[in-house]
Amino acid sequence: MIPLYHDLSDETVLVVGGGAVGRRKALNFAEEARVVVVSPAFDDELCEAAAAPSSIELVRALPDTETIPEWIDRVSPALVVAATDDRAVNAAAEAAALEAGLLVNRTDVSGGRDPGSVVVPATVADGPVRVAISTGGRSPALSKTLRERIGSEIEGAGAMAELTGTLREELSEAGVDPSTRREAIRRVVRSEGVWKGLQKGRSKGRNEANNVIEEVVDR
Ligand SMILES: C[C@@]1(CC(=O)O)C2=NC(=C\c3[nH]c(c(CCC(=O)O)c3CC(=O)O)Cc3[nH]c(c(CC(=O)O)c3CCC(=O)O)/C=C3\N/C(=C\2)[C@@H](CCC(=O)O)[C@]3(C)CC(=O)O)/[C@H]1CCC(=O)O
Ligand SMILES: NC(=O)c1ccc[n+]([C@@H]2O[C@H](COP(=O)([O-])OP(=O)(O)OC[C@H]3O[C@@H](n4cnc5c(N)ncnc54)[C@H](O)[C@@H]3O)[C@@H](O)[C@H]2O)c1
Repeated sequence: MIPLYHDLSDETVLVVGGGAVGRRKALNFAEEARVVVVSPAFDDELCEAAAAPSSIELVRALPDTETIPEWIDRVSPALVVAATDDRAVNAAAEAAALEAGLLVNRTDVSGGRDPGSVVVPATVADGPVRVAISTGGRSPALSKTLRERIGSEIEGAGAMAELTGTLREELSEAGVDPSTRREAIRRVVRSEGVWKGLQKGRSKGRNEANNVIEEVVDR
């Protein structure tokens, strides 16, 4: 499996099954996409999330292996999440999604996936920096623990990404040649002084970065 970051804004995700796992997936995808959850019963926390202004819509129904394709037709999702506790229904949702050429996430299997199926990784973000972890389906609990550890590791990386994004544009506009620019940016992201400066605020980080850049770029 190759990790990719997928833009789901303006797309719909259909979650079949509204238990604890369906809720976790719905909340995750609702950060970006419209989410429709179809289930005969819903987790309380999911009901609360859908009652507040959100992009989650709950539909109380009991699709079976025969009617799953109709739900896919009606909702027109980009991704189908099979999250019921009924293996046959999950398998039917997977088959119907693949038949329709859509992405599918089976939550009740870890290996032996069909082409087109996707795994949802554990993710942790700091601003625009986002780390995704998968164990290839072998140990979701390990993914979760690693995510918690990596969270403290990437603290401040969002501010560093914003700063170096700006510096890259400025150096480019100033006509600094690409190899010098690359060297300058590499030194900034490796500089302890810049990381420490950013902890105190953007302008402190910026000042430290300017010192590092002066060593490389003649401005
Ligand atoms: C990362 C995370 C993302 C998310 O779901 O949001 C995620 N599972 C999380 C937690 C978690 N899941 C499970 C436990 C209990 C402990 C354990 O069994 O390990 C815990 C831990 C907990 O709850 O504390 C049980 C479990 N999970 C799957 C099965 C089926 C099977 O293995 O056959 C079973 C057994 C069910 C049973 O026995 O009945 C399957 C999948 N779960 C995946 C993702 C995909 C593989 C990711 C990878 O490659 O590592 C995959 C393959 C499919 C998918 O769902 O995409 C999320 C952490 C979110 C966070 O960061 O907090
Ligand atoms: N991927 C993961 O991280 C993970 C973690 C734990 C469990 N699981 C797997 O995911 C499945 C769901 O776990 P859970 O804890 O959410 O279970 P759960 O029992 O809390 O929820 C299952 C939900 O599916 C609904 N449902 C049942 N039949 C349905 C149908 N025909 N159509 C639509 N909805 C239907 C139920 O009403 C319920 O809301 C489990 O069977 C397990 O294999 C996956």
